[in-house]
Amino acid sequence: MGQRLNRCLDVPVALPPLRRRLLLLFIMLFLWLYMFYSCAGSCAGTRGSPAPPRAAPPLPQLPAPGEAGEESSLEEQRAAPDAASPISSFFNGSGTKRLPQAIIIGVKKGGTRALLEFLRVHPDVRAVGAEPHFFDRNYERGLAWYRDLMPRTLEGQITMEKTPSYFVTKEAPARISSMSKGTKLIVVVRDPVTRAISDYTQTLSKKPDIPTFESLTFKNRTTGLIDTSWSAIQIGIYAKHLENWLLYFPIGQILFVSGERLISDPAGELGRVQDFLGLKRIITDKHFYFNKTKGFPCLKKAEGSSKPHCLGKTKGRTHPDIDQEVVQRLRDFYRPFNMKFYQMTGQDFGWD
Ligand SMILES: Nc1ncnc2c1ncn2[C@@H]1O[C@H](COP(=O)(O)OS(=O)(=O)O)[C@@H](OP(=O)(O)O)[C@H]1O
Repeated sequence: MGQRLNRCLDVPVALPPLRRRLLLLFIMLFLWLYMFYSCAGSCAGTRGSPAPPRAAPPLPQLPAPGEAGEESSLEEQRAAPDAASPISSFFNGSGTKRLPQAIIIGVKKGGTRALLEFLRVHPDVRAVGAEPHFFDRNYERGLAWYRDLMPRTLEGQITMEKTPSYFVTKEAPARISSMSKGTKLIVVVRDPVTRAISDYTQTLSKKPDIPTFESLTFKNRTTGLIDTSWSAIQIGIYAKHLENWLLYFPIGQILFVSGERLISDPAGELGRVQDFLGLKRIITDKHFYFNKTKGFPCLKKAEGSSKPHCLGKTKGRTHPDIDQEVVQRLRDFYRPFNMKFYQMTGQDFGWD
């Protein structure tokens, strides 16, 4: 074995036997250390705190189209690797999988992916790339399954996930509270009319044969009665959904991020989020640039990459033209709910 190594590594045979043996010892030690660290990322669950048993396959199901927030595109997953990537596993191999201390609970089409991707730039934030949908669709799989999805974190790092459908899931507040009363909650909200059109645009991209936005908006177009059972409309009644969360969480434990300001001033909104999470303000305007082609702010460098990164094609779609009368009718419909929401949150989002 020693001779074979000698040949492979081209060790000069003229080396005195003792030095040759020392060199071989050093090489073997190096190989052993390399194997140890490579294994740490995937085997660390067997060390330190006991790993939860795997009762079910670890990957969450993809959300049904038009039903809930969509998964991040593969493009986004590649640009911002989670702890499962070999590089981050290497550095985080000694970390522990923890349940999230902070969750982006909504709203669908509010800008939740942008917020999570921007937050992941922070060295003290580790997040799951895909949407786990634990508190709505996968709750029966148990907390051990949920924790197993999480990236490994070191002391002081925050574990996060985002699943926008939680905000409108009746059972979610009680379930999150029973996991931990102290969970910090973040809601990215956006003008409910634009949000509804964005939601419809997403469904349309998957099912081009659906009826028009205008016809789905009304129960009866002649009477002008809005169909509040249509999820695209329902999700935007923020005040109603928030009431459900306030039964379990104090308002101070929920941060409301403006989806509009996340586009016009990402660093400003990220500053508020970092303060809320108790993080040092590391993400600043230096991290962003406005990409004219995309029409959105993008990252100068994504997490784990040195290249500029914009969100994928499914973020920032062109919306279809909607009849302005219908838009106005929807504005009138949402106004009282928006006012109530401003009152509850103490923030005027300027949608009216
Ligand atoms: N920086 C940046 N880049 C691209 N897109 C951005 C960005 N910031 C916010 N947004 C807005 O995010 C909207 C999608 O929201 P979500 O990520 O919450 O959607 S989802 O619920 O996860 O499907 C998406 O909605 P649409 O424009 O309707 O596609 C964007 O307007």
